[in-house]
Amino acid sequence: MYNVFLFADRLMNQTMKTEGGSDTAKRHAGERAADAVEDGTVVGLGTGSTAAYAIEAIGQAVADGLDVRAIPTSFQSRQLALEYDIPLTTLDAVDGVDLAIDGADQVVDDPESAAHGALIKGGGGAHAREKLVDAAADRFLVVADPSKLTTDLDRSVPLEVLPDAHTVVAERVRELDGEPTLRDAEHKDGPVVTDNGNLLLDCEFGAVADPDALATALASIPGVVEHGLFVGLADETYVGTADGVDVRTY
Ligand SMILES: O=C(CO)[C@H](O)[C@H](O)COP(=O)(O)O
Repeated sequence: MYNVFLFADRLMNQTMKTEGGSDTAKRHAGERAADAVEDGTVVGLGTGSTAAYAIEAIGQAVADGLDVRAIPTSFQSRQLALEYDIPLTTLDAVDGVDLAIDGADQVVDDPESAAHGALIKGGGGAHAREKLVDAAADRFLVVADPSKLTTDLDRSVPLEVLPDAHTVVAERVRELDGEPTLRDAEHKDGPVVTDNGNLLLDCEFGAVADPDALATALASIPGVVEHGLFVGLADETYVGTADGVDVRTY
């Protein structure tokens, strides 16, 4: 019972950090994604309030006998997995990742667009480890509520940067016509420090016309550990609704 209250408290804190989006829709997406986890597999556990619903459902399946090994993508998802007694492993201890389930801040939902299925992630500052695990997975399943769907990626793009590099990276972002802001912590003086000990620059580019080109440009800046553009990585998006789930396949 204690664990259930702890989960609810954590989830509420996560949810308060998100802009909009219905909890029912998120729960539907997360629970349906958890149904895709097969016995005897390795699963990547994403970060955020929507992925947390998937972790909760996987935990319930584990309690009912499901045999999985999970790779968390953040301190938060590791803590949730521990609370639910989900067996954990690491990327270097497995032959591969069968399935990764992760949330997103924006998902391009336009079959006519070359960027259909491209994502912005990193609202929770976990995108470096998320990309590592999501990209390693045979199948990467995004969980989202309808507020995340967009025709253009126009939210700020998070960059995880080495602490010493934040001013020089910020200058290079300005040269790409972006406006970088060092992400400040809410409950500590100074900046957010990631799970990897780095800093975050949230970079406004307006509507990103060519996510692939911007991803390449950002990845080439020395000092950038990882950017939050996930292009060509997602295999499916489960969009939770009030009544169920709509599936996009790429
Ligand atoms: O990328 C992420 C964390 O780095 C999250 O997956 C993203 O921010 C979505 O979170 P939520 O499901 O809480 O809206």
